Amino acid sequence: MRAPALKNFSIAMKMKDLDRAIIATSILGVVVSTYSLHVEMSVAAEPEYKAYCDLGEKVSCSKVLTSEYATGFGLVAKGSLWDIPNCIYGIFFYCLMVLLATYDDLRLVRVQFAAALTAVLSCVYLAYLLLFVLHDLCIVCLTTYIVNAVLITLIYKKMNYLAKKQC
Ligand SMILES: C/C(=C\C[C@@]12O[C@]1(C)C(=O)c1ccccc1C2=O)CCC[C@H](C)CCC[C@H](C)CCCC(C)C
Repeated sequence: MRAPALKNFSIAMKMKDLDRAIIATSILGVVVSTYSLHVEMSVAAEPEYKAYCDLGEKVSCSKVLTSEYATGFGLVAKGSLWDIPNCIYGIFFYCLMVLLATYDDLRLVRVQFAAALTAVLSCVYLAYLLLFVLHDLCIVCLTTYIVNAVLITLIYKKMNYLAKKQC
């Protein structure tokens, strides 16, 4: 058993690294969501627009981003207040993750974990739509699934470290 002071120090070190990793991953999420929103708006403005993530007939992000599922997750009533692009939900979500990563409070980290879990679950649903309904490979979408998987792992680790520190 290490001296308590040393143990607290190494926990603080690991937490700092975890916070940095959570922020870096979330910023990647903001970047990918913003690029997706850019593609979505560009295709709406000119249907001829060809995005970098349009690699083929079955590997097309613009087809996915202009589908009926691209706003309000395809669940919100069309034309309602919440019928905004999924990408905008993504940008808000990842900004919230950056904000919450700046706190070292166990209760807040639990809130953050719950939010990240909601995002992972919505990604499972979106991945199902992508592969089994739209039959498409959308690279920016797949990237956000990976970002969310990494994010929840990091937040889970941070939650465990904080719980350890408390006792
Ligand atoms: C680019 C992005 C997601 C990709 C995509 O959604 C896109 C663009 C889309 O049009 C689409 C169409 C058809 C099938 C799949 C897809 C997608 O794959 C960003 C969301 C990221 C994240 C999954 C959002 C999570 C929002 C939660 C609602 C957060 C809740 C948290 C609150 C409790 C605070």
